[in-house]
Amino acid sequence: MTDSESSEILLEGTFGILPNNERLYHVALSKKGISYTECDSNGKSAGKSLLIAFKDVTGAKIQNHEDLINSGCAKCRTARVSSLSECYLTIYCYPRVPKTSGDSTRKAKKMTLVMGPCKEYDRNYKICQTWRNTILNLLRNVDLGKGDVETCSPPPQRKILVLINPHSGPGKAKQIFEKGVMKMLEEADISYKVVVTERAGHATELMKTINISEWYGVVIVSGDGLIYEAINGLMSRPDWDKAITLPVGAIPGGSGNAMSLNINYTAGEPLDVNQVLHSTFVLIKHRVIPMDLVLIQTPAQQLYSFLSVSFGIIADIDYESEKMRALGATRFTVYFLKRLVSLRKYKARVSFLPLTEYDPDARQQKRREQTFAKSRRFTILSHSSTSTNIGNGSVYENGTNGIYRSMSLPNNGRKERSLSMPTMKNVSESLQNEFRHRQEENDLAEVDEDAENVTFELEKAESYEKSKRLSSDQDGVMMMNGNHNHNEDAESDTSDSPFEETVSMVKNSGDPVPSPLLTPLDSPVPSDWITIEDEFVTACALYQPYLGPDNLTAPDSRLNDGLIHMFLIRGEVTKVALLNLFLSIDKGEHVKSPICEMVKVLAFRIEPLTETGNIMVDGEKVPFGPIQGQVLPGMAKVMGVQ
Ligand SMILES: Nc1ncnc2c1ncn2[C@@H]1O[C@H](COP(=O)(O)OP(=O)(O)OP(=O)(O)O)[C@@H](O)[C@H]1O
Repeated sequence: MTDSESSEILLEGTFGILPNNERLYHVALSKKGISYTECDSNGKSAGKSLLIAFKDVTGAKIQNHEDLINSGCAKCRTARVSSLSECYLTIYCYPRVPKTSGDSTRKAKKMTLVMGPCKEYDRNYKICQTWRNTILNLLRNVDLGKGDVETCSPPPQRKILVLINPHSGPGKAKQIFEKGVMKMLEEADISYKVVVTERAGHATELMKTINISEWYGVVIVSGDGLIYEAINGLMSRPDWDKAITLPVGAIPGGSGNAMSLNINYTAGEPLDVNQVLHSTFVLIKHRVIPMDLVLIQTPAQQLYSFLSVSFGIIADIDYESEKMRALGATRFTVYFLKRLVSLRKYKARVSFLPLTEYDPDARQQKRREQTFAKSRRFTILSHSSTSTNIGNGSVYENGTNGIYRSMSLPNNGRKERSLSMPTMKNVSESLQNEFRHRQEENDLAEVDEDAENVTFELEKAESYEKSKRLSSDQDGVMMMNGNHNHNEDAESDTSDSPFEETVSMVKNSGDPVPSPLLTPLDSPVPSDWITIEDEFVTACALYQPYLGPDNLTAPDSRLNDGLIHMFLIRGEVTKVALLNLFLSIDKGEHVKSPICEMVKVLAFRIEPLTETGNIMVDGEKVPFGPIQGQVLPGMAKVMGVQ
């Protein structure tokens, strides 16, 4: 949108603004927002023009005389409401205001326009309605022209399912929703149904059985455990490919709340204060954005993870501190100190498929960026699925063969791989399609001339080349741009995001979820994987930047970069070095520490070589033993701003 398009005046009028209804203002509505200027006694604009930017506006409501009198707003209640024929339009906004510390936080504000140019209430109501409908459409990014505003109807109301875990974190999720979230949703005219979970596993059961087309999305008021449950419920349905496109939103009600932190971080919202307000704001202003999932296999289960797999000290802290959930995030600090004092080291075999060539010497030389000299690209040429029923029995039995070609091999040599690769169409984010996306027909399989079956391209290298967040150095080495791309403009169009194109899969209904990069857990990893057998303080697979508050564990990670970030700390560390590393993790500076290894990979396997320990998937404990995973780029959808 050009500047002149966004500044074009779509509606204008002379109205009062509460609480002082005696002055008149010239009010103009453009795609940027609502500007208002006080009028002089001759009705001419005089003075400074102020703007309420739509990027901060969450909703607009028509109110009559009685609504206003009953309004909770003290200023409006005592306002001079002069005539019963007047109609009122209240606009809700949450602009960022500076804090004394220099940062900013959003604050609730509202403006009530007094629309009373006509003598009859009905005519004033009609004016109010035109303004309200125009604002609501612009908030949903509908491209309205001047000719559309008089006739546009309000966009369809969104209906969300809200799941609240009364036992998450300090046990305040219900109050958080009732006191902090409900009012904002109502202002934004979002309808919702609340389900308070009754037991562990309840959210999974619900997600397995709900009629997906009935809901716009599901919002979790809890910690990461309930999000994990919801995602696994959706992925365990026979129609998992459609179900997983149900957008998920997160309001922090637990102790770690990594998902909501990461959504806010991606949106460029403040992270240190008013988490609930900022999360609800993002929820209301959201676009549907893709989020990577990681398909996880243990000997007994196949799971879907959105955050992390941890082993070693990170898993120990997470699991052992659970009994102190009521402390909120403090539980992690307390247990870190405890585990540091009696430091455990775990012998293990860690294998991974690196995105680019892995340089084992980089650890010593701290030249990690230069290890990513060549990007990988895989093409699945064909597959022969054995149609094994994942979820039943052990994944040791679920291995299936496929043929793939590594584009980096000069002879395009073929290798044995696993499982079929069904494909799923990504969802368009355009507003016009927002309700249509779950009904979309599957794309047809793209047939390769040489191969019988489905073609799948994991085009990570191309994604990176296209990405705005990547830069290349003078040697042509592709590396992540460490600067977080804070998008100030929540309305910006993300439809050209390279990540939308990351995976284009076609699925035959009922097919199992694909895992083409993995071999069965009891077979060796493919020959082009890297294997490190050593003693580890921790080995984690991370796919979101924050693992918890003040815990920017994978600073280069993005919600949808299509990558797993392997975070390794070997056994040969001192406690002081470890303490220093953890003290710098709040800003993500730990990656500079010589004891920290971060490797971008597409798939991994962790095989503990000790008898006991903890392995956590998204903060949930799984049986101790071998575990592996591969990224499913952009598989889930979240309500965020990117
Ligand atoms: N009514 C309930 N009673 C007991 N447990 C429940 C109930 N509803 C959900 N749960 C379980 O509570 C567990 C913890 O929830 P959750 O992870 O959301 O909170 P948390 O552990 O405090 O936060 P975080 O994971 O962010 O640290 C989940 O594993 C979930 O299955």
